[in-house]
Amino acid sequence: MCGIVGVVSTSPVNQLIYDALLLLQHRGQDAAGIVTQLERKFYMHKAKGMVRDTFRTRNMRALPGNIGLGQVRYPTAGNAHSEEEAQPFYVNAPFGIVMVHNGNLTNAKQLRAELADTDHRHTNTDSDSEVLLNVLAHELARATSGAPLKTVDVFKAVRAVHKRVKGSYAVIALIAGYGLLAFRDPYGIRPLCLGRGADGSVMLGSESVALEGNLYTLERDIAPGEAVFVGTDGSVQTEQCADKAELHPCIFEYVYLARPDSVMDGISVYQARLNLGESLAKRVISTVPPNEIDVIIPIPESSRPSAMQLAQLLGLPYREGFVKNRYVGRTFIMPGQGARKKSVRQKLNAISSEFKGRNVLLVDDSIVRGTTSKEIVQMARDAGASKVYLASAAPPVRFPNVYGIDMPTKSELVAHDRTVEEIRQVIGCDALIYQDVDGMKKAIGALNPAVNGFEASCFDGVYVTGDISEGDIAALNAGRTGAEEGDADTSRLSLPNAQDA
Ligand SMILES: O=P(O)(O)OC[C@H]1O[C@H](OP(=O)(O)OP(=O)(O)O)[C@H](O)[C@@H]1O
Ligand SMILES: NC(=O)CC[C@H](N)C(=O)O
Ligand SMILES: [Mg+2]
Repeated sequence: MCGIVGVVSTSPVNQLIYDALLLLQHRGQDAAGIVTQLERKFYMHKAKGMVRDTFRTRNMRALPGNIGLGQVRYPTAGNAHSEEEAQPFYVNAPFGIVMVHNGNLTNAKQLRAELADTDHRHTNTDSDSEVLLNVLAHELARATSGAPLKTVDVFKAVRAVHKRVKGSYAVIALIAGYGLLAFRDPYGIRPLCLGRGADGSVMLGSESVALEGNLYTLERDIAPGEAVFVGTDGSVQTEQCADKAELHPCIFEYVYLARPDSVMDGISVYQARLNLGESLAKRVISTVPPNEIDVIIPIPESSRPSAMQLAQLLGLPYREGFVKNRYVGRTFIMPGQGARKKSVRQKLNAISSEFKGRNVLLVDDSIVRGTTSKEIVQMARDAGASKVYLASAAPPVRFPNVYGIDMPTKSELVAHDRTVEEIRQVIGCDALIYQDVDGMKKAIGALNPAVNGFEASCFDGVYVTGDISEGDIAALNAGRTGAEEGDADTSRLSLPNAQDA
């Protein structure tokens, strides 16, 4: 997951894109970038770091023009620490094109070779997004064969991209002098929506919160496989460019990734989390009798709606037992297990009076590597809790994700190859209650019957693009560097015996 945004307006867009990226900061904390265009010239600033640190006033002043795009990066391919892999990416042929991408390609290695050997296009980083941009550029060149660009050529090129590229991709590209192109992969794995400002200007973004926070009205989501072309005058043309398109959004967006005040593919993220809490309540009742629980305590931030709903259904008090330091970022999306572990303690601190002598049920949205839960359970004990139960609003995360979430290897997942009892022992709680996969899909799916299904591979091992083998996963991991000192030695990431875990 990354956050992407694109705007076509009648006034300068630099501040607007910056504000939208701030609203999408939770989707990527590693790098940020903006490109604007004025009179056919692109102006770009991108660097490692959070939005506020990346853009100084002088950088903002150097981004003129009424059209542009931006990205916040959470690396899932290539090198996590590379400044060059910050987005947007740029190519100068067949047109000036800059592009931002949220997602992850599963055939980037093969495409990179094709680009070099057959298409004669050079890629200069290990980023899959640079590969995607070059495939798009090559297909635009083929569609136009030297003539000026027409919208029909744009759609023809996107059709060809869908045929060549595998994996997940929500994309916004700016074609110099022509307009903004946006498209989503044929399963709509990663989100993308479109809204309008009062003056008719158009904004595209990963989450509706980026639009609404800038007083744009959400009009609709981009359909899976669909391409939308927004001309420099704000005119919108659209075409379905995939032979077969079905909506299978990533279920982890609703569990953790997205902001609760966003609506994605017709589903309110907040309501999805409330529903997860409701369904989790049934599981809790069958494991720990509610009269053995004194208080429900959420693990801030993302679990709050689920914990609230669960407490209400069990008729138990909901209390804030942990205070979050708002200046520490999200721990799960940090590259590097060492950084993640250190940050849990920096980020959350217990209020002892809520724990002393009580049986507490802690609620988290998900347990991935177990970093958070292990620390938190110990903190609850240190604060004097008698019994510490833990409930997860999502089922066990057992399989790697290849579609843009940083869960690349099985061995780093605390639930991989372990029974719930074994996981409980690793985490050190007195009882561990998980949501089940069907319960999760029903709780969220009930909110929009038009969704064909969910991409839920990290929970059920079913990869919606249908073409992921153990070998593919190994190859994808081999293409990643810098996410962790022990990248190549994944055993260092596995709990419970990891030295730095
Ligand atoms: O099992 P783990 O590997 O620790 O990952 C899971 C935890 O990470 C996330 O929290 P995070 O701090 O990233 O963000 P939040 O403040 O939105 O909850 C998530 O909400 C869980 O608490
Ligand atoms: N999480 C994402 O969407 C990442 C985009 C791209 N794969 C990168 O690593 O830069
Ligand atoms: Mg959390």
